[in-house]
Amino acid sequence: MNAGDDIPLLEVADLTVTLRTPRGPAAAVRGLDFTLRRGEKLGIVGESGCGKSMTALALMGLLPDGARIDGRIALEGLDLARAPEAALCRIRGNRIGMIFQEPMTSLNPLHRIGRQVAEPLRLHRGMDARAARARAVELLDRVGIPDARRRADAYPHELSGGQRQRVMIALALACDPAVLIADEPTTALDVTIQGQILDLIEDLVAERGMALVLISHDLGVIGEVVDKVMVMYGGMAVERGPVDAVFDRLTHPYAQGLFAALPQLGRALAGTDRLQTIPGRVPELADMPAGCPFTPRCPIAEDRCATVPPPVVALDGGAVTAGSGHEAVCHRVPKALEGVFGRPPVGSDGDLDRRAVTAGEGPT
Ligand SMILES: Nc1ncnc2c1ncn2[C@@H]1O[C@H](COP(=O)(O)OP(=O)(O)OP(=O)(O)O)[C@@H](O)[C@H]1O
Repeated sequence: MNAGDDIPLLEVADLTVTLRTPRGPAAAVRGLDFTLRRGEKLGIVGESGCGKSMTALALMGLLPDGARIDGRIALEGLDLARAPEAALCRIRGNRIGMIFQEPMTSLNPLHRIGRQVAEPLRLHRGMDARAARARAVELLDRVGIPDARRRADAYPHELSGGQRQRVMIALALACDPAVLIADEPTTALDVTIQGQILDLIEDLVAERGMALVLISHDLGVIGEVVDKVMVMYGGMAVERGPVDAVFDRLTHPYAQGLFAALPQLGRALAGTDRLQTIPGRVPELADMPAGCPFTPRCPIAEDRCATVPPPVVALDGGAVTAGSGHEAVCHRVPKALEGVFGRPPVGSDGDLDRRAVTAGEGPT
């Protein structure tokens, strides 16, 4: 361990993101807390609309117009939630890099890929065109673009989807960021390529000692890559902790539902051919209950769940006791531990990896 390994690179404390909506201000992210050190990998999982992307955009300082941030986002000690735009510009693409789901929306279709990867090096590192080009070719080679010197002159549309995602990774890593955010980085790719891209991200994180925030709706992807996981619903972290402890005993009713809805494992565990889905849908932001956001869909909800913010309950091996770092944010923990969606809340026991999960199918 190097000196400084123990200093958090990223500290998020009580982060709330309030968006402007046609029905007034509404919170898309509510009271999020997490810390990441060098080399640590956090997975954020949840279905569409649960606030994963808003969390990532808040970290990047790229929220929609009119959004308000409360709480603290400290990157290497600098509070990004309070930093002026000029400071955020220096940090974005430099100390914090981001990979998006669809590289075509982030890459400029009119510019050669070598030039695009070289751009942040010129902007943030002051490299001249030649040095930046040489470094861009090295990066393209490192992320697995064959014949990188020649391919650096290609346009994005001349590459396959997997290669474009590799270019995005080279671009995100050009300036050696401390933190890498990957928002559904493999969702648009076919299964074999998904595995290769995840392996590449894991290798680069280990090689460079970055911290990783991996966002996915796919529990299989999360289970394979990260050390810590946060399950989000309605903008809140409803369950979190070390990935093994959490997946071994998914406790929050929403987390159990997400697992039961996995295309293959859910069917196998339920002992039926039918995929169990969570009834109902995510409420609109303006309709979120003041208490637990999952209340309208939760089979074991009580009256207080809708109105009273749920407590953080420490868990260890399925018992309500501190120790493992596993926490569920729920009024109904003892009841939830008996199993919510028609079966005990047993976890994966190591089966929950991306090879076991049908790619591309969402959880609901
Ligand atoms: N510009 C916006 N203005 C108002 N509400 C928005 C805006 N963008 C997103 N939302 C709402 O914020 C909530 C959180 O959205 P977010 O994109 O973070 O979800 P997500 O979990 O990333 O979903 P997905 O996987 O579909 O990207 C949703 O209810 C969404 O409808």
